[in-house]
Amino acid sequence: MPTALRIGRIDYLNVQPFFAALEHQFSQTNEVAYHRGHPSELNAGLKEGTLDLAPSSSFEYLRNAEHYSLLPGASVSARGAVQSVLFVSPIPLEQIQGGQKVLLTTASASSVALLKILWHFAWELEPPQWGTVDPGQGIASGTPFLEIGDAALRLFCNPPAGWYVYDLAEAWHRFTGLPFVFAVWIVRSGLDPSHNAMLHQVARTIADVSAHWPGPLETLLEQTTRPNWLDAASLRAYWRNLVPCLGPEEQAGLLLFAKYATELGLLPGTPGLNWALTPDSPTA
Ligand SMILES: C=C(O[C@@H]1C=C(C(=O)O)C=C[C@H]1O)C(=O)O
Repeated sequence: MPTALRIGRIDYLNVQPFFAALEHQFSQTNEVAYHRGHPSELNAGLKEGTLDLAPSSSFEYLRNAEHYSLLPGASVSARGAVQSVLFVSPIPLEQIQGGQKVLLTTASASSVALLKILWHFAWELEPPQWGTVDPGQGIASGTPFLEIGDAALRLFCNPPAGWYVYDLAEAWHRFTGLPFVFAVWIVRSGLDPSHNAMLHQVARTIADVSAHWPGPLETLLEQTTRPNWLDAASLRAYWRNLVPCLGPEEQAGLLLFAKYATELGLLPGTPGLNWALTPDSPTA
């Protein structure tokens, strides 16, 4: 009996337009199964082989590219401010001293590397002392921290009094002139060929959402359960602002990210972009 194609779902509003379409077309059956998690949990699932496909950290692709291929045409990116990847600090950036404790969310891989890159190359600050914090716990720590996803969007919508909020995609865009790719659609290598037909169909839906982003927005807004801190206008603006594609500019942004990460010793080198569903890929 064939097993289901196991699709990871980032537990954030940024991928809701993709998953509204996927779940509409392919409901949870014995052909498709959805698994929710933070990006770091999906990264682990892809690496360990408990997930077959997921939008997950671009950095996970870069550090383990030999185990993966990429769905063409789709990503979670931003050209300028993203609103949901923030460095939040009780001290303004220019007053931060070397050795300052800075907490990195355990949910992320890409944004952790991005903050380290901006810290060194764009902001030219002295090395801090990096620590970790669980999502949503940063303010209580009283320490500068990195937040991503809905918890960050909440801080963007309701900025905490007395804290400075820096949007990392905006900082990256100012520094490089390129978009930043936070998530790519990663396919695990070695997928059983029995999944190929379903993978093709799922990939078509994902490419379609990307091409018509964010799709029938007003219907989507009506159908999505919003947290009580987020009004419809803010969610509309957030989705409109995200870049869901993986075109030449996004690819250039991704490769530049890999180059800086390599220079900083976060990656051994820049891998190639292996595409899924092409004639020479294992998932063709
Ligand atoms: C834009 C975002 O990007 C997310 C950030 C990720 C990371 O830092 O590894 C991974 C997936 C993205 O969904 C967000 O958190 O809202």
